[in-house]
Amino acid sequence: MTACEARMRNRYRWSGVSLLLTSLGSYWKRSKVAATPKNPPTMEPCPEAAPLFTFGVIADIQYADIEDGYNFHQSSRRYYRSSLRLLGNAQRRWEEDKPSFLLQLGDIIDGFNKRDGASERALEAVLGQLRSGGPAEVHHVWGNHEFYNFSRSALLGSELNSAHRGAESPVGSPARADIYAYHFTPFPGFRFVVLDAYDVSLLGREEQSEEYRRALSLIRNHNQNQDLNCPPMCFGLNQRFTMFNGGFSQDQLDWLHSVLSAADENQEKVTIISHLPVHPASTTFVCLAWNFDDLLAVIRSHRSVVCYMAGHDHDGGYCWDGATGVHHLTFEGVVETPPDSDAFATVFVYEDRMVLKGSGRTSDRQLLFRHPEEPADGGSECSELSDD
Ligand SMILES: Nc1ncnc2c1ncn2[C@@H]1O[C@H](COP(=O)(O)OP(=O)(O)O)[C@@H](O)[C@H]1O
Repeated sequence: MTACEARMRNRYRWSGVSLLLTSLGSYWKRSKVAATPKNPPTMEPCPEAAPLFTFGVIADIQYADIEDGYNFHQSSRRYYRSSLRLLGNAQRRWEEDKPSFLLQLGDIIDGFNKRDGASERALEAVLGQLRSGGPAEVHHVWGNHEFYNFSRSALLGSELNSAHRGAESPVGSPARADIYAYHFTPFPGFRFVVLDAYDVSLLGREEQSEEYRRALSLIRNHNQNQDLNCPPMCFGLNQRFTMFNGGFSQDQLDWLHSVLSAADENQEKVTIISHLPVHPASTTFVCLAWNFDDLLAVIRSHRSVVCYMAGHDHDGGYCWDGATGVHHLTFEGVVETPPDSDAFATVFVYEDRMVLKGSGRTSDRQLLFRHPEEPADGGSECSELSDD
């Protein structure tokens, strides 16, 4: 596994050509000096008017009251205790920025809490800290570490279920009640959709259940390793078939399709949030959702989506998909952020763009709502931007 591990963190670029190369097993080495598009769709003067609304984003806090450690490959340090203090830094900023809501993109506490019998205590520590931060509503996403600590039914009955903040109109909930997905409208003309990236997964499903059996058969088609957390290969998109990932069921995709159809009709701008990235140029392949291609196909069949936000890949990532005009953002993980830095953002939303003010490892970005029919010169290809 050594060569595999070394290469696992390589990042690939996505385009018609690179997709072809990928299928041939070729790859582009991840680099801090990754290609910048000739004309990225973010280089426009900042608006001076007041934003329509503002929200905060934070990902992969992964708090645990334990000593620092490392990720599986021993390549990145994890600051389990410090993550709570970094959440405090974010809250101090948000006291000034006054976001009307917060997006918590999953993995709020680390799986080690389960081992230590500390799941409830750790969760209460983070939720208590979030509550102390003021009146902004928090929308929670579920990641793999939620399922290491709690069953799906426990999560549905917990404070991490923020679906009650969702809207019933014009489209209600997914057909199956155990899917954690909803949508809300923080401001007229803008809709946010929370998606359940572990709807089809071995995590959070009872081993006797039909859902577990189906997920096992799916992952087994691609991964023959005894340890299903070990990716099936060192290169290519199929690295994603690991047990720490999951996917979206047809029920959920059908529901998303209905939500986006209504949004298209009402000319809304939609931001989708979930734990797992779905665009291969916005993350390392090993962090992609199992059926990222199905989700991209739904997005591509609608005009309304402007942005997709995820966590999971602690190094973060970004690409602008010229085929759809959608910005794909993967937020840096708090748990792998050194105590003297930060990883969070405040997003100021205007009629024509979102202006993201990042802190520490999270870069500032302007995300123009540019429909693919109005491409920027030379900027219509999805390209990876430099991390810094
Ligand atoms: N290449 C790998 N081979 C085997 N197990 C792995 C591998 N990568 C991760 N794991 C295991 O998968 C689980 C999730 O990995 P982790 O790095 O904690 O996920 P996250 O990035 O969401 O924090 C952990 O138990 C970890 O040890």
